[in-house]
Amino acid sequence: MWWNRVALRRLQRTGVEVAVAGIQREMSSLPRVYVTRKVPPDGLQILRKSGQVQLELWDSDDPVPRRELLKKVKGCDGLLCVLTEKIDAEVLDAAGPTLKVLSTMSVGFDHLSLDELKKRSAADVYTRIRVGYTPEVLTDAVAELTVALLLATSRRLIEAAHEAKTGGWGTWRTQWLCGYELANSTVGILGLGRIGVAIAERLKPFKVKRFIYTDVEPRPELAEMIQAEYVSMDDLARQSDFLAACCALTPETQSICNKNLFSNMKKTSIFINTSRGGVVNQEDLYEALATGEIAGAGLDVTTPEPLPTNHPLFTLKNCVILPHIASASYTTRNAMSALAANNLLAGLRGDRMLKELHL
Ligand SMILES: O=C(O)[C@H](O)CO
Repeated sequence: MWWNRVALRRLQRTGVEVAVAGIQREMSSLPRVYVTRKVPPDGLQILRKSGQVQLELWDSDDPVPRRELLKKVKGCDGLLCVLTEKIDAEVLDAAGPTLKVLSTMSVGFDHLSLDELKKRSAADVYTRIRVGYTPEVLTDAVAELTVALLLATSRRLIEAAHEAKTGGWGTWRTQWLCGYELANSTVGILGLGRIGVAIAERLKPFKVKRFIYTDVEPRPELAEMIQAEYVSMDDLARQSDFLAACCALTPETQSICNKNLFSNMKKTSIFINTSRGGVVNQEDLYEALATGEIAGAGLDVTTPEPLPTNHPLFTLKNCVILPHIASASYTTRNAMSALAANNLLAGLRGDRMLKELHL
């Protein structure tokens, strides 16, 4: 009975079409989310599997062009970004009043205009914009890289490897490529948080004699974990053999590592920065390194990023510069993307975020 089969097929088709139309209708009522970068797979999977959002992604390893971002963000409920996107008044205006959640895949949030976010939260026309970020999951990776950078700088590893490869290795010489060792040293931490503690924990087995730190105020609970002593900024500079900047970039810490700090440091000391380039006055650092005011610097972060290859800091043998890779392990970047995705979803549901920045 051929006509029965045709009728059945027609019915099935209509049923599928109705179901598809229903799903489409449901989908289009889901919150719209724009993801500004191809984030590691765990985060994307969480968003895709949630069935909770309509997802659009800038599917590239390179930053989304600003114009594209401004276009795509329009009418979004949620935005998941990384640290290269400046989320300022222009982006928030382009998004409009629908934007409820901003989730950054970073512990640093200096790329978010907090003042604008606060202002909008206070104004009636806008929904309060909640902000998620990704602390803690990257602490181990950042501390590990900081120690690696410190050792590479103090024991001149990059210079030494270059010499070995390019014929500079004439013979074994008594003082050639000598550096500074951690044993019996004083390590200073500028800005004591989870990362500073994790760095100190890793350095302790190298027989560091003393940990000192400075911050806006003493942090006794954290300091106790590493038996660190609170000192003034000047004493931190004067007493540290190794000084690691671990503070967030804020208006207060902008250029805090400047001529004043470097001129107080020992000629034999090593400066390390894995926080943000903006905490350092790079002209002052160049002077300090070039004139031997300090022995060396290891930087994972600079201003701008990338640092132009003709920048004077690249001409110095005693300056090791890395391209902002402190959190770059597969495990950590996946954990950061998962946390950013979960923060976003929780925020859109109106639930508590795992890590929320309270404005
Ligand atoms: O802010 C962050 O998350 C870090 O700088 C990335 O490594």
